[in-house]
Parts: sequence; C-alpha cells; structure tokens
Amino acid sequence: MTAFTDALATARRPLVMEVKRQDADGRDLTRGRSVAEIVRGYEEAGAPCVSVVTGRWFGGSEDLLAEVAALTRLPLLRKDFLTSRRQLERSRDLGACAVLLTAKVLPAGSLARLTDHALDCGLTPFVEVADAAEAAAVHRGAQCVVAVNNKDIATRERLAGDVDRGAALLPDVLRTGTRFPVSASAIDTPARAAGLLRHGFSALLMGTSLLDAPSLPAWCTAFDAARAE
Ligand SMILES: O=P(O)(O)OC[C@@H](O)[C@@H](O)c1c[nH]c2ccccc12
Repeated sequence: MTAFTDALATARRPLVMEVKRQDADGRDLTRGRSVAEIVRGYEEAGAPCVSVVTGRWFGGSEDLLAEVAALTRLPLLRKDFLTSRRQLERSRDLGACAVLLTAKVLPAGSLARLTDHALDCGLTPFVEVADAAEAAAVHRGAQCVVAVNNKDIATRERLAGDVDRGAALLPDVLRTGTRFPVSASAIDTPARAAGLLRHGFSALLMGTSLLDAPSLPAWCTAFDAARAE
C-alpha cells in the first residue's frame, strides 16, 4: 500500500477529484476560480486523492502540479502522457505520489519498465487501459491502480466517451490482479457514478463534471443519496 492506495481504500467517497484547467476542446473548466479554491473545494468534499492534469492539451503544466502540491497534503496523481523514467522522477520531485501510465501509448516492454521504475521510486502506477489487450499488458497489476479510460485518447478525448463500454472491461481489469479497479473519464451524473461503484469499481476518477457542477457539496449529497438507494 502507498499513501495513494491507502487513501482510496479508506475513502468515504472514493472519488479521485481532478484539477484540469480546460477540456480537450479548450473550454475553460475553472470558471474564474483559482487553483487554491478548487483544491479547497475538493478537500471539503472529502477527496481521498487529487489528480492534476499537467498535459498541454488540457492547459496543464508542471507548475500546476507544484502549485497543487504546495496547497494540499492529499496524495496527488500526475495525469499526463509520461513516457520516460526521468519524467517519473521529476513527477515525484514535484510532489506526485502516483503517475499515469497509458497502455495505449506505451509498448508492453516500456509499460513494464516504467511500472518497475515507478514502484522503485515509491510512486503508485496508475495504469490506464482502453481494451482487453491493454489490460493483458499490465505488469505487476497487484501493485497498480488499473483504470479503464471511458474516453478514447485516439480522438484526443474529444468525443463523449462510453462508460458502459468501460464497465464491460471490469473482468479484464480484475484479471490484472489489481485491488483498485477504477473507472475514469466521462462520468457525468451522481447516479452514473454510484452505478459504477455498485458494478464493482472501487473508485472513480472525475474531472469535468465535478468542475462543471454548480455546487460540489450538492453534487456530493446527490451522489451519497444515489449510493444509498
Ligand atoms: O474530465 P473527465 O471526463 O472526468 O476525465 C478526467 C480524466 O480522465 C482526463 O482528464 C484524462 C484522461 N486521460 C488523460 C490523459 C492525460 C491527461 C488527462 C486525462
């Protein structure tokens, strides 16, 4: 267990809440809020962990990760298309405790080497898969968080995403040996989020719909109610 998986395992609301400046179409998601205000809102909502998108597609940067790390003690996931050992070390130095490894962009050998290196650095590999073949390539799954990406990065995540397609991959995700199967991206409503947990995911990663919510506390109340149904 690491700080990241510990926090997920004990969370009252197992939602990795994401700091993302804009969506893939360039639409501003901050609505004028500062990063500090967004992070405070996530802390108040009981986020066990925070994801920070550093990728340029989404208006991110390494500075954003450093800024969030200075604002909170919550375990941080760096979300970006990381491809080298140096980037993993840099992520750790900037304050991340988990790193995204995207099966679609990494040949199986690289995925395995980066998984090993992340674990050697004390980082939790957060491995994202989009189909059964990618799930089969996960290395040391028992020590990874394995997430199904409900959106298609081949289209730069511009399309709506298909949460049901992702949910159908849960058996493949569990076959990796992970104790933390996660559904990531395109989760729109509290009812949908509750349904994915009921389906068997242990946590969810959410950005856009939490950032778009007129009131995060109200969103969380609706989520709690949907889980209790
Ligand atoms: O905003 P959404 O639809 O809840 O999705 C969050 C997250 O999964 C998304 O930001 C993401 C998916 N894959 C990525 C790769 C890099 C950076 C970010 C991402």
